[in-house]
Amino acid sequence: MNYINGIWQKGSGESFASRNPVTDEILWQGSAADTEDIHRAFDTAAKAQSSWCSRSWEERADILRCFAELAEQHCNTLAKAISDEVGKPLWDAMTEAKVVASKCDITIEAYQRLRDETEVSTSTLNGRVVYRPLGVVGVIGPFNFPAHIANGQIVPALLAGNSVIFKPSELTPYVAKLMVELWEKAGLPPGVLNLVQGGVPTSQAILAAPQLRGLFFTGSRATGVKLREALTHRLEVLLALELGGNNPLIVHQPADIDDAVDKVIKSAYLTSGQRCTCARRLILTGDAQPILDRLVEQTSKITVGRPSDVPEPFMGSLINANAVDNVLRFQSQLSSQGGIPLLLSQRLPIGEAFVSPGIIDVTLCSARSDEEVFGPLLQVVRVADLDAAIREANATQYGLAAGIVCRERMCFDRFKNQVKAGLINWNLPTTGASGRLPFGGIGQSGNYRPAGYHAINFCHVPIAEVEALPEGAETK
Ligand SMILES: NC(=O)c1ccc[n+]([C@@H]2O[C@H](COP(=O)([O-])OP(=O)(O)OC[C@H]3O[C@@H](n4cnc5c(N)ncnc54)[C@H](O)[C@@H]3O)[C@@H](O)[C@H]2O)c1
Ligand SMILES: O=CCC[C@H](NC(=O)CCC(=O)O)C(=O)O
Repeated sequence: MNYINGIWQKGSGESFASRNPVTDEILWQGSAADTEDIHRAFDTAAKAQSSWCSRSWEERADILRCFAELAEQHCNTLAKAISDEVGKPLWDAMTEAKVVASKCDITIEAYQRLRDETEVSTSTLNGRVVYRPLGVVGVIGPFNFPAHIANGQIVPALLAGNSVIFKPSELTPYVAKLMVELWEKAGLPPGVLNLVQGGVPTSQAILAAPQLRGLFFTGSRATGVKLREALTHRLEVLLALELGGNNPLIVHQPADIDDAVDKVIKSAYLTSGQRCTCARRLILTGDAQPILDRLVEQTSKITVGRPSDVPEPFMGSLINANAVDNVLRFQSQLSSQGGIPLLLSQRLPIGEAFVSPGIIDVTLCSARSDEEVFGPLLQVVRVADLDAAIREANATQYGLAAGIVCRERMCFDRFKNQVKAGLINWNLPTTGASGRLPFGGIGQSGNYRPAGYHAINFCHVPIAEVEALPEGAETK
């Protein structure tokens, strides 16, 4: 079902279903929103937006707080749904479900802190910055964080006074439905948030809507490029792109090998490698052998299994069998180009969507591809020293996350001054970004509209409001 103008209704587009990648159970089935549905969603969103933005921001914040309370109460249900629909182990799904609620207070804080309250006065005028919402904005989400990532854009968009057309990934309609039900229960007025289910045709209808004023997209670079092209002449539409990465992690003279290996594993294999921040390239300086030996040993012990396994595994499934095919295809391609598998990533007999974590040494590869492989395959590059490691880290079109594990602060300082990335970490996994900082990439990882704490910045426009003072009046 779609949710338009506060009413759950059947879409008129093609029907599709979402299945549990582990059990194949159908979790959601329905019809996509077609062009007519999208027109209705925009009409209703445009009407609802004018009264929504005329409320005070404190009133809007109250509804966010109500939603947060409900999200907290329903955290277990939400986590179970994420686990069922994406194949994440429950502990991993729970970390996603928990931040849905906390995003609201963080956004309210960001709203208060990040707005520039500058006033200018002369003897003849008073001027100030005021903030206006964009209007109706589209939020198009990815499958890998079906609740948290879209929520990170819906929450600031609503707080700033926009109305929202939310199109989740066609692979995760079920979680999206639960999220929107919580907003409905929280008392969000009809039309302020509309859920439209579907794939590419539904996105395209959103892009074509004349009322569209903002498009907040999270997904792959390839899709981001298409969206930017589609909006080339729509200068009135603010486009925020949160895309992928080919993220490097350098290990250089670490204080402790076991600790370094632990950070590598959390960087490369958390959420089965299906995080935009996962390290795809491990760059090792000097004598790499002791670290590689330990890494292979520890990675081969990673448990991969069904979320229902006891004890719970570290890695669940990938989103579907195609995603496993992609990882295995990429691994074969690297091997044929001179890559040396140190630990072979393999499809597991427990289900089509399960794959084991892999490590491949690509130091001698004839052509290293700069693709984002969205799964648990780590490429290793051995280099002589830190300068070569930083050069290697920057050998990518992307610029999302980059990390270094090293003992000396001096080395981190060199790294942070030279590495090209939006998220730079020292002695931390590349995954697990803070919600209290900007979250976004440079280069081909986005278009310089970081989300996270700073998402509020692209949800409204600063306007200069200037008034002439009557002669003889006092300035402020
Ligand atoms: N930077 C970030 O914040 C961030 C966060 C999570 C995921 N990601 C990235 O997302 C990707 C994984 O997610 P995904 O596989 O769902 O991405 P995707 O690009 O395949 O799909 C994302 C969304 O775009 C829609 N879409 C796909 N093709 C489209 C087209 N031609 N026109 C219009 N809409 C289209 C999909 O229906 C979906 O809703 C990875 O690249 C990952 O790095 C980035
Ligand atoms: O797949 C991409 C998201 C990865 C995740 N990022 C965040 O949680 C961003 C923080 C926020 O927006 O609150 C990670 O870093 O693991």
